[in-house]
Amino acid sequence: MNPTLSELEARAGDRRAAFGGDAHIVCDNLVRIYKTEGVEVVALQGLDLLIQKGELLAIVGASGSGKSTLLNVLSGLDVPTAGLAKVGGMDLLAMTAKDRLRYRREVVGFIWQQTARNLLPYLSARENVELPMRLAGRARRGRAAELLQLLGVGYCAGRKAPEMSGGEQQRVAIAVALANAPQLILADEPTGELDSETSEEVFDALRKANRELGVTVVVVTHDPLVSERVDRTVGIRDGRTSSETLRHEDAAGQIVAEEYAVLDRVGRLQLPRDFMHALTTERRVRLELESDHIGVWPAREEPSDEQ
Ligand SMILES: Nc1ncnc2c1ncn2[C@@H]1O[C@H](COP(=O)(O)OP(=O)(O)OP(=O)(O)O)[C@@H](O)[C@H]1O
Repeated sequence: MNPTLSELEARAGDRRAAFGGDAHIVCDNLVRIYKTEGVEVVALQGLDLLIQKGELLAIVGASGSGKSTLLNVLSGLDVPTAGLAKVGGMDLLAMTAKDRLRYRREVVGFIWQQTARNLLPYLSARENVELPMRLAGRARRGRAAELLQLLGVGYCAGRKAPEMSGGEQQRVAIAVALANAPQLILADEPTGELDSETSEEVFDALRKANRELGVTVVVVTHDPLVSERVDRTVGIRDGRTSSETLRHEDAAGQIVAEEYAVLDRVGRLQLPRDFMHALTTERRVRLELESDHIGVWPAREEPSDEQ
């Protein structure tokens, strides 16, 4: 018997609930189209991404691939055009202005690449960390000092931004982002302006926030020092997740990295560009299902469609 419309609706709902399950961050077929002077730019083209609570994850990709757009959506600064984006069960497409403000103040913390953008220059490090707590009406004596201490910049508490190095400012910025005990920290190229030694200190501070406070951390980065030291790196290409690198420690204590292509919910996958060029895999490929793998073969020479 054919299912009724309400049964079909219930089934569709089930499937939607099933995608991502209890993931901390769920992006399902996320689309963001910018329109400027009549020209449309599709920055996110149906991006799927699941991030578990407590993960420390890096996002990499060429310039213009959509990384910052994704971070802006997750931070509540920007609203996607279509799809689903949820953080901790909160639907980022369906929030009221009031909920969005609360979300940005209490649920997420953000760190920009430009050190100068993260801190108010006329406030000390301690006052900068206290500010978001005051705005949320939950200032607690001693918390700012504790956070600065945790991130190794306790000695900067009384200094203003111009009296600190770039790395110190970024570590204070992480303390500011952590002030209201957010579930999630988003960082857009946090080490982009720093030398490698200082980058390492900033990355270690992010890792500390992740490991000791249990905060989920998502870092957009071009810095191999960061992307090669997290457990999972997600590659974005043309507004979609295209690859993932997973790292684990082997029995000898060596870090082993394995790269995967991402398979989306309907079975689409993007071949890495260099694989495409290595063999002639244009327009169509032949697939063969084997017992333990799927083979992808260049198409045989065939007459063109016009003939
Ligand atoms: N406000 C905007 N208006 C119009 N187009 C935009 C806007 N913001 C981003 N874009 C376009 O959307 C696409 C994705 O941009 P995005 O900044 O997300 O890329 P990215 O991967 O972060 O790049 P980069 O590494 O250079 O920061 C680009 O083509 C960009 O030009």
